[in-house]
Amino acid sequence: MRQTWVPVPEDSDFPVQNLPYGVFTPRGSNEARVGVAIGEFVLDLSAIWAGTPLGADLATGSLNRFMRRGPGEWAYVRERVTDLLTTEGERRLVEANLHRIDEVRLHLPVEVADYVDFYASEQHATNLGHIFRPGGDALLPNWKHLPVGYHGRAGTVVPSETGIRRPNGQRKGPSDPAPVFGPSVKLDIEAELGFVVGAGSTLGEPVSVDDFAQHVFGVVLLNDWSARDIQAWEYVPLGPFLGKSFATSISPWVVPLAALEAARVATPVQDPQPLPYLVEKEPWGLDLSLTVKLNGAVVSRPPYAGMYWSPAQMLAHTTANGASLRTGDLYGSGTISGPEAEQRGSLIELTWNGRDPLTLPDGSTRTFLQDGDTVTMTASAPGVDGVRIGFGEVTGTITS
Ligand SMILES: O=C(O)/C=C/C(=O)CC(=O)CC(=O)O
Ligand SMILES: [Ca+2]
Ligand SMILES: [Mg+2]
Repeated sequence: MRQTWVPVPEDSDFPVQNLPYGVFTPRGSNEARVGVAIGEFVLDLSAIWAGTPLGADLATGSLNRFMRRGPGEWAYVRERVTDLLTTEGERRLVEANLHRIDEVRLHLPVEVADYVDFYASEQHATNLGHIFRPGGDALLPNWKHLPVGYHGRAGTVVPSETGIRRPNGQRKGPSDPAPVFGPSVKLDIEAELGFVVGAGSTLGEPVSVDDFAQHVFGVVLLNDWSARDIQAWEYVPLGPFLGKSFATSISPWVVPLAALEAARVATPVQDPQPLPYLVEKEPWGLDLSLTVKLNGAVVSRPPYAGMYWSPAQMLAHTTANGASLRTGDLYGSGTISGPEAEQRGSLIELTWNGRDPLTLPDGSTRTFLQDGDTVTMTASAPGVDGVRIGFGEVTGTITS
């Protein structure tokens, strides 16, 4: 079992088996740089590699330049940081460059290139089908043949703790005579994982489902804020537009794929068998469990392991037509919902479109979000050596 000399609290999200990457500015500095979380500290990697080309790529305000170096370099840096933290040889250099996480500013970790959001949970797709298209088949005919997705708005991916302004938009209920314009009255959350592309690909050359780890650098928590009233009126037939483009929050720490080896599981049995370009040799389902809190109270625990489509299949599908990847591309898994009522990853499901309000511990009830509400998501996965891999958190408060 790997042991670090850095004191790591027992319940920490960031044991030495994790080593997630983030971008931070130390107290008293104006210069953002790349670091790795260990226990309650962040190690300044730009200082460890100071004076080298790699160090220059780490002394910037996003992970992009480091990620662009590719999987060989990701493995090298992870191995070297593990050595630094688990052996005494360069302890003094390391100690001089550890900062307490609660004393630094954390930033959006990635300069987001393109943003895509999928729809990979069968339970979520079934629930939304019942709610948005009552009377018809809940799953549309394509759903089990391809991972359904849409292109979102990269420029409105925001770091955790960014205040979320309630969006204005058009809405029209089924019995309203005409649409009205105004603040959304059905502001919702979506608990998702986000996959960060580190290494791009060539235009015209699809990425094989087996090459997932050659391109995807790591995983973040993602809250795809959604205005259900705007969405329900606008989305036919081209899909979500303004109902989801006003803000998407991600966590500050990117957990590298290498930290999730022990969490890999097969996806549920896929029936019908997908077309050959979507059949993966190695499983990329993930045994990961999320927790969603509303004003501090747990309202859901969505399990990732039941997601129908794996992130490797989503990536292969994204490029199946020859579309290329860029460093910084981000794609969401889609809302994660399990089979149990308390495993649903959105309020529209938890309250069944407002029919069954939630009661919070303070006695208040919620259908959708009110101004001042704070939503926080966390997650855990099994790590090697029997440790727990955490993701930090993604949080946001509705400002009005
Ligand atoms: O089924 C619909 O009409 C709508 C689906 C969604 O809102 C889900 C979405 O954005 C993708 C996801 O997060 O699963
Ligand atoms: Ca979504
Ligand atoms: Mg969004």
